[in-house]
Formats: sequence, C-alpha cells, structure tokens
Amino acid sequence: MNQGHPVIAVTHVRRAFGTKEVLKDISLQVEQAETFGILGPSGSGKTTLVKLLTGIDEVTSGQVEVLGVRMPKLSLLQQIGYMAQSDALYSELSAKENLEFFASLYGLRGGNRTRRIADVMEVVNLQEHLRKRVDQYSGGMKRRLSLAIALLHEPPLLILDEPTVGIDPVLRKSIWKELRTLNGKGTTIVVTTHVMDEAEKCDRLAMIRDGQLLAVDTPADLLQNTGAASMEEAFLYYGGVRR
Ligand SMILES: Nc1ncnc2c1ncn2[C@@H]1O[C@H](COP(=O)(O)OP(=O)(O)OP(=O)(O)O)[C@@H](O)[C@H]1O
Repeated sequence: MNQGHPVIAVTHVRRAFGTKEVLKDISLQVEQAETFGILGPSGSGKTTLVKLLTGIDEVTSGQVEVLGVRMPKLSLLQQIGYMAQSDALYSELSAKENLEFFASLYGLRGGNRTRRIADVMEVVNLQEHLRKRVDQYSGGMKRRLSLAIALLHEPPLLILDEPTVGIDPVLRKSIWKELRTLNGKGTTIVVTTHVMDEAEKCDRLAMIRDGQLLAVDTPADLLQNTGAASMEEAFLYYGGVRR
C-alpha cells in the first residue's frame, strides 16, 4: 500500500447542490490506522463529505484522494467498507442471505465466506439471528447487520456513517472495542457522529458546522486549546459560541 502517504487526502473540497453550498473549502488528511471522527450537528454536511470519500458522490471543486487514487473510482470499492446512514439491506431475505449476497460481490467464497460471516456476526452479537428475515429485525439490529456487512471483506478503510445510532450502550462499547482492534491491525476508520462521548474515542476529530471545517485535532488538544471542560464546550467554542 501507499506507505507514508495519507489514506485519505481531501483538498479544497466544495460541494454545492444548485446554489446551496453544503461543503465549503474542506481540506483534511487521514493517516493509516487512525480512527478519524467527523463531528457535527444534523445537516452540517457529514454525510455529504462521507459520500465524497466513498466515491458515491463527486466534488463540485477540489479533490479527494483515497489510498493514493483520485475519487471517484469504482475499483476502490473493494478497499472500502462503507456503512451508510440508512440501511441498504434486502428486508425480505434473511441476514445470512444478505451477508452471502454482499460476500459474493466482494469475491468471498467457500469456507472463507462461511468463516467471515460467522466472525462478523459475532462482532455485532447477532450470531443467534443469522437465519431470521431482516424485516423481523429491530432498527438497532439492522444497524448492526449493516456494520457486519461493512466488515465482511476486511477492507483496509472503513467509513461508517453514524454506526451506533439505535444501538444500546453495552453493545456500543463492544463495537468500539472491535473498531480499536481493527485499528491495531492497521485498518483506517472514518466515523461520523453527533455523540460527544463517541467523538472523544477517536484519535483525531474534525469538527464541522454549516459545511465548514472548524477544527481538526486530537480530542485532548481540542479541549486544551479551547480551555473547555467537555467536547461539547469545545465544539461550541469553535462554532463561535464563546462564553
Ligand atoms: N442531494 C441533495 N440535494 C440538495 N441538498 C442536499 C442534498 N444532500 C444533502 N443536502 C443538504 O446538505 C446539507 C448537509 O446534509 P448532510 O446529510 O451531509 O448532513 P449531516 O451532517 O450528515 O446530517 P445528519 O447528521 O442529519 O445526517 C443539508 O442541508 C441537506 O439538506
């Protein structure tokens, strides 16, 4: 892989829908094996940014490079595990059938496929619900299954759009533990959130509001630089709300 280069390089990116500018001159880099958080309120542009990183959407101007390749690039999808905010599942199929479908898209076959399916279902604690139809799953279970699918092909880059929404605190903790383990193995993780305590678990954090990048730093430095007692306070500080 591209040793020494950032896994993601976003350079002066703008994205507009008609006359509405949703991302305004965003530049940032994500290094290998980082957990990089994108924190911002609803409507701030997190999903729009994430779609540019995965190549689902295209910049209006500027440039996005992933693993040294200019996006969008279809062939890079094999390298990315993407968990969208709305679950892309076949509800009339069982979890197993969904997993098998996505595994075949990623070229996983035979014993390897069976092993990966069992592994990822264990990570999200759904192993007992493998044969259940997805339309009988709760919202949180669907989120967990979507995460399992993103992990299936062991991609070097995981992009997770609000992965723990609707997931209870115990499982949320175990999912974060698993993400940390993947980091330890060299996986790079980009995760969007509007939950402050999740943001603090990231190695580095980009704070965005109204499509603008307010700050990028480690959670500890964001707190220190602002003199804030909490991430929430730091966010308000950068957002222009000073006490
Ligand atoms: N296809 C589109 N056409 C027009 N406007 C869009 C489109 N997609 C997103 N937007 C607008 O861009 C802004 C940012 O949306 P985005 O979904 O990126 O926010 P977000 O930070 O992910 O929010 P949330 O946390 O609620 O998911 C919003 O004002 C939204 O209405």
